[in-house]
Amino acid sequence: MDKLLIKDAGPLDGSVKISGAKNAALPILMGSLLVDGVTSIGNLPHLNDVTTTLELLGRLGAQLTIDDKFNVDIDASDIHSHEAPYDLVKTMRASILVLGPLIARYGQAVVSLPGGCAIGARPVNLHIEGMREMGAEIEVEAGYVKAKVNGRLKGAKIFMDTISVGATENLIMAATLADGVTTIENAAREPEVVDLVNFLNAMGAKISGGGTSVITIEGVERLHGGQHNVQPDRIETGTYLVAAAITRGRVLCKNTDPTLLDSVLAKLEEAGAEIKTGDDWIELDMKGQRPKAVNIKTAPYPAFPTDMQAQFCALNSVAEGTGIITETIFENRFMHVLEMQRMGAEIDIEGNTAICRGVEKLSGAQVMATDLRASASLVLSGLVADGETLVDRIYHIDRGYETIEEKLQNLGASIKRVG
Ligand SMILES: CC(=O)N[C@H]1[C@@H](OP(=O)(O)OP(=O)(O)OC[C@H]2O[C@@H](n3ccc(=O)[nH]c3=O)[C@H](O)[C@@H]2O)O[C@H](CO)[C@@H](O)[C@@H]1O
Ligand SMILES: C=C(OP(=O)(O)O)C(=O)O
Repeated sequence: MDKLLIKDAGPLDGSVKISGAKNAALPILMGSLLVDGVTSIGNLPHLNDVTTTLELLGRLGAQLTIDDKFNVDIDASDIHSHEAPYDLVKTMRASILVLGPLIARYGQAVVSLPGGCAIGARPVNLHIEGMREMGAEIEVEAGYVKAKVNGRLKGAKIFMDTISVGATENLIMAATLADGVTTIENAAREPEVVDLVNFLNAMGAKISGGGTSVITIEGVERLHGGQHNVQPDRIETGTYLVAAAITRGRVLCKNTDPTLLDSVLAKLEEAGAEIKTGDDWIELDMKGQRPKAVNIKTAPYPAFPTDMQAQFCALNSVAEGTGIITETIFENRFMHVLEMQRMGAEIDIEGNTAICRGVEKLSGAQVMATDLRASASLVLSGLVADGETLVDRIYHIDRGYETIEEKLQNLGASIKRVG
């Protein structure tokens, strides 16, 4: 199994091209199932989750054409299966997002329950309840969600008692082809929801309110083909900015969108970074200074993203002072802390809070990645640890970071993939 071997090579310095967002690409690819025609998608990140999604679409019967720049054309007019099987779904929780498109367009869907994962339970009750309100008959049986509807789904007024990115996306997709108007209240406002809405509207959907907590979808009879480029990955961007900050270096992130990272940039400035932005770039310069510890509380967008929490744990672990990190989205998202403690980090966990007392230096160790962002935080820790850090189980990191070792090497890091 591949591992990443990392040594401290001093401050990072250089530029990095940010990839398309995994969390926008996945719902958009699933959304292509709604389209009556050819969907062309550009700026797709080359990631295991994207490959798994393409495999899922292929198994359902979609015709895929992929060019050498990883632009993908999808023709879902000849779907012959409506089942997302466990062997694919278990590797990628976003697979549940086929439910909305399949039931809306084909009136039936059988989707394996995604199950929990290292970060928490990850239930899908909001997805199921919302679709039931739109008239779907849904049973959960033997680990599968089995859904059907006679004719079209019906527009409904849906209130979500918890803000969920995935449920908002699934229900938007289901409502796109429904008969009548659907409103989703307490909807997620994440930029990835907005990218999905922009994609669907470009294909003829009638959706308003994307990026606000009330989304209105006027159902249409069909979507037509078209082209869409996936938005830049704000979490990948944030991770490279933390890599610059933790190594006291300077990094220019290109092909990104600073407007998606307000909460993260504010915290990096509080940590002492100088930040400059342009339309599609962000430059962070620490000017050789040690970062200052920051307090963080994760919450739905526009607040601080849970997907950046582990990286800021790494930053706080070598910062000046004490930073308190509160995780409010997932109940078990501190697995990286246990591994960082093995590298000499002084972090105590109390319930959903991690109290990080910055140390001067971490020490390299063999550590185990438990989930995607935990892996990223261990790589960041390795960049500032004495000796060698060997991060095991990096298949997690390959779910979300395109060629991470090449990108970091280009910034001057000492990192290589070993068998
Ligand atoms: C592929 C993708 O986009 N993944 C992101 C998405 O995951 P995902 O869409 O799975 O996360 P949700 O926004 O749904 O989860 C938020 C909270 O809602 C709860 N919940 C969710 C659904 C449900 O039916 N019932 C329920 O109680 C979850 O347990 C969690 O506590 O948003 C998360 C929160 O920003 C991010 O960390 C993930 O990177
Ligand atoms: C938790 C994440 O992804 P997923 O929802 O795909 O597990 C993530 O991107 O950090």
